[in-house]
Amino acid sequence: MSEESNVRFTEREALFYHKTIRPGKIEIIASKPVATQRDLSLAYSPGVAVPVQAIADNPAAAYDYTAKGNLVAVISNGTAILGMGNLGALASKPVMEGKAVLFKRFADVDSIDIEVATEDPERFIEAVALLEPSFGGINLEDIRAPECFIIEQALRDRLKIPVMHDDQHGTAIISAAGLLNACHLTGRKLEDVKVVVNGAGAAAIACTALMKAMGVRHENVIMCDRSGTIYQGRTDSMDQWKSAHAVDTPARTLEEALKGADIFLGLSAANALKPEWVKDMAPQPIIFAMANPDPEISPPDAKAARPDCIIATGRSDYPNQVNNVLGFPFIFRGALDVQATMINEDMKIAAAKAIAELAREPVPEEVAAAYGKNHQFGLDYIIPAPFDPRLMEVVSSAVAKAAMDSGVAQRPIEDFEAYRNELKARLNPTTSVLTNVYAQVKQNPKRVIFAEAENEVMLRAAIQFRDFGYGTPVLVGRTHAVLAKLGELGVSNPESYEIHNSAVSPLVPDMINYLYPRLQRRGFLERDVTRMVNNERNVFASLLLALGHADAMISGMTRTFAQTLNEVRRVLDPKPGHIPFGIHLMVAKHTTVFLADTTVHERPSAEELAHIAIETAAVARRMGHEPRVAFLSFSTFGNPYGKWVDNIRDAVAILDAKQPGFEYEGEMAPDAALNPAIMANYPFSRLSGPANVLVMPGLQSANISAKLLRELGGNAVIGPMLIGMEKPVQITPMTSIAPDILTLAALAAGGIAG
Ligand SMILES: NC(=O)C1=CN([C@@H]2O[C@H](COP(=O)(O)OP(=O)(O)OC[C@H]3O[C@@H](n4cnc5c(N)ncnc54)[C@H](OP(=O)(O)O)[C@@H]3O)[C@@H](O)[C@H]2O)C=CC1
Ligand SMILES: CC(=O)C(=O)O
Ligand SMILES: [Mg+2]
Repeated sequence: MSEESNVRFTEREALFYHKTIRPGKIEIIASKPVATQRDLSLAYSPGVAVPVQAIADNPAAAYDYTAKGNLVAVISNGTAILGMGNLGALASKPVMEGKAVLFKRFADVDSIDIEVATEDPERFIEAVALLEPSFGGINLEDIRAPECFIIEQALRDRLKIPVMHDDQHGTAIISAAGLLNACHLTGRKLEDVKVVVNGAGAAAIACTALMKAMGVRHENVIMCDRSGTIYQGRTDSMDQWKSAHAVDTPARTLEEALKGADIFLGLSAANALKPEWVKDMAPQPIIFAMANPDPEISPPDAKAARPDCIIATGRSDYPNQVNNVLGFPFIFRGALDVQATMINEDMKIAAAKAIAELAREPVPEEVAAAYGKNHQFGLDYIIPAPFDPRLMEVVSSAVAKAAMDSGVAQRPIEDFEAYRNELKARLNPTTSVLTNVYAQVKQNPKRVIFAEAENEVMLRAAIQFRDFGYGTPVLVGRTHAVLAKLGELGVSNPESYEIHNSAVSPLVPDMINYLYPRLQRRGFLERDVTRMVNNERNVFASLLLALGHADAMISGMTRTFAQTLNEVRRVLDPKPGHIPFGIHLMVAKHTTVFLADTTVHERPSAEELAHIAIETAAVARRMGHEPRVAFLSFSTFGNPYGKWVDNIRDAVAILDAKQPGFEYEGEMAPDAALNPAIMANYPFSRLSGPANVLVMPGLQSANISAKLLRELGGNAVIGPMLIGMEKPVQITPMTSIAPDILTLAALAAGGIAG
């Protein structure tokens, strides 16, 4: 457990971050090419007149022909910037740019910040209302109470697009989700808890209202502001919103109110909660110190005072980040996708419940990778982390569904499964490429051997393989070790998994009978073979596959690629007439490219290059892509000429003779293969468009390219897939995480790779 802030930076670093590359955090990128005169005619005058007329004739067409439907404005006047107070519209710009970045990063919502320099609610309302045509939604931010209540209500009444004041409702949704889970963990019921809310502004009033709507009793909540508790009969510094939460209490100070309280909800200012006051709270107190950037109490101070507490803050650098970043991106995503006319109570409660439930699920490795540690539902993990890639799918679809059920969706979703896939694909383009593969595997589930089941990452993939309905994982490892790991990973019935342990397997005699004749003339005695079957799990796993106990196999986490392949090759041969080789799949935003051979042949011959081209084209076809093959080189059609080019020319000649039924061309440099403008210099080229199968001239360039793209392109790389073995075997890189292994297992099970 980390009690210390785990991210440290200096003020200089924070300024440098904002200044470097280009000042600020956002830029605008064109989504269509504007490269040629024709593009210009379409994008601008005269072509642009056509959608103008279409929208004039039918305003709803704006969602089809402009960015409106995916565009949210983050609007502030800077009167309550985080917990820093009224520092004005201009000073709020870094926060608003930040919110715009989070919209894009977490939910692929395009967003722009707008700072309006007025403290007059009427002028502010007017300014924002006039902007309605530009946007699909309005996210109000950091506007102080009580003006924020008036502003939000007026804009909700006036506009037909969703308007949400994030500090009110985004925060309320997240704090409600966190509270549900904190109460669950400490065995409390909402209707019994005694709550002290510190702060009586935008966030505090909305959080308290939602908490009460979900079951917390009015008389059990004491709200405090700078003047102390808000009690019945108080007259100074009051307004109608505070009065609604006044209670009959003798307590006049925060300290008095906290005696015996179960929950502290801080939406006020830094250091407003003294450690000695926390000591008087109930057992296992729940402390949400949500003021930003500095909480009401620091987690180390809270833990020192009350080691039994659950402590959450609004910051990214402590455990339990209760911050509206978990809400607003996904709430607007769902609302935009159904063209909701508003964000209503049903949508908010759906979001809160979806977030709370997600925290109780096992946490994916991408989250561990982003935070450098594993998370598991518990006192230090009551709420999902913002980098959890499932938030997009789970929360946005819950919000979209609630909008539809409550009658505010103008464009209802017809196929929710397709919508959820679309949501996943927005963040991870490989998802869309693989959607068909996964669907195919689900329809025809297979038995896949996970050869290193004692390895936690591989075991996670195996568990998901079964949970997602792709088939039966066949686990290889020592039974007690695999069972223990399954238990550690939260599997409730480890015995239901099929585990093969070579030390006790009744299949071993058959395996030896199979393997000894294969190896007896390759320098192995029977006792060597026996030892190999018993001790080398890749040999044992390959024998399971060879003898028909499964349909495919995956390994590679504990040995290098070459060593794993070597062990597999003791048992399995290439398909007759085939050579094993590797393919990496690169998935960019608008294109998918297959790269081969990235794993086996150091200097492929012309025949091998031709074979690799044919087989890779076949894989591309199986994944739904019409192949256009380029044989890559440093040279494009003889310029410059070098002796290594001959091999490639011979490979092209072999294909000429074979007429393989797909487009191919070479030799060519990558730009001539991929960039239409450069391709235009070679009108004789037989490629009708940019290549999508790149046959590399040798392992050096292939492997370097694949790894460069993986490093620079993040998770948009799949593979390497091993092609050409007599049975589908996949060897995953040792650095893989579970989703990589799962993908390869699905590709093998689906008969795509193999
Ligand atoms: N973690 C999260 O996701 C979020 C956190 N917040 C945090 O909540 C805080 C309030 O934001 P917001 O509601 O937008 O701002 P507002 O300006 O609308 O409200 C501020 C409230 O805090 C009260 N307050 C200020 N200082 C103290 C103090 N020392 N003791 C008691 N009450 C105090 C004010 O009291 P008075 O009425 O007497 O002036 C006022 O009621 C900020 O720190 C902000 O960062 C906000 C949104 C989201
Ligand atoms: C998180 C946020 O919106 C705030 O502190 O104001
Ligand atoms: Mg805010």
